[in-house]
Amino acid sequence: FALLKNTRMLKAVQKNATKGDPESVISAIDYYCRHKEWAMNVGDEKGLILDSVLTEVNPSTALELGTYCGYSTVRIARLLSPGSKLITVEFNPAFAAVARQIIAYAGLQDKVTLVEGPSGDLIPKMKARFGIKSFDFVFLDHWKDRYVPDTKLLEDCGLVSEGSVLLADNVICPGAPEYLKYVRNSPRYESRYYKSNLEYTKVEDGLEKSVFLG
Ligand SMILES: O=C(NC/C=C/[C@H]1O[C@@H](n2cnc3c(NCCO)ncnc32)[C@H](O)[C@@H]1O)c1cc(-c2ccc(F)cc2)cc(O)c1O
Ligand SMILES: [Mg+2]
Repeated sequence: FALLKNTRMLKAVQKNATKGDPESVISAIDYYCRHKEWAMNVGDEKGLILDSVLTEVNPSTALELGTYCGYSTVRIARLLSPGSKLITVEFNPAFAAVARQIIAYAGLQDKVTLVEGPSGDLIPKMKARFGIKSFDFVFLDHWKDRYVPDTKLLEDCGLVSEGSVLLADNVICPGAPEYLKYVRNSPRYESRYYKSNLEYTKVEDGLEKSVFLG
């Protein structure tokens, strides 16, 4: 059952990583998931693409949809400039509890706000609750059939503005075909596919980077 796996993953982090060292937390999770139990983290290979897009965007406000165990949360938060913030959304309280501990073990809790609940309910509350004007960067990694509705919701709530970057995981495997159609056919996005592999495997997967044109 996924929760027990996440708990074992947390134990592997506490055993093998150095407290306050995000790189060691990332390596410990990648090692565990590659050699012990596969888990749906963005992983080390697609993680390098995530790192490079993040470094290019250098967001002051970032959003992640689908925290899971916090692996990509740590990858994103470790690269944020001082004073920048990441809000990550997770609706499974048990997964959220494990993620909080992994984020704290990496020493990144001051840069991350983990909000528990469904993205569809929380996105409309972002401005009021967190004083967000708009997100410079959004990482989509939750249920794949929610990528399009949540992107439309972000647009309708004015949470993306000219230059905002959306980066979507798994556009090939498990796949997000409707999302690819949406961002690639819309005149409001400039989209690009980064070919890679499904985490810890040789199966093709990739990330789609879409810049909102306003
Ligand atoms: O399914 C995948 N990811 C889903 C993530 C779900 C996490 O996000 C949380 N979540 C979901 N929807 C929402 C939501 N809003 C929407 C609902 O209201 N609001 C808040 N939180 C949400 C869940 O609680 C989980 O923590 C995946 C699969 C493979 C895969 C590939 C190949 C295989 F063979 C098997 C699996 C590889 C990957 O990289 C993958 O990301
Ligand atoms: Mg994923």
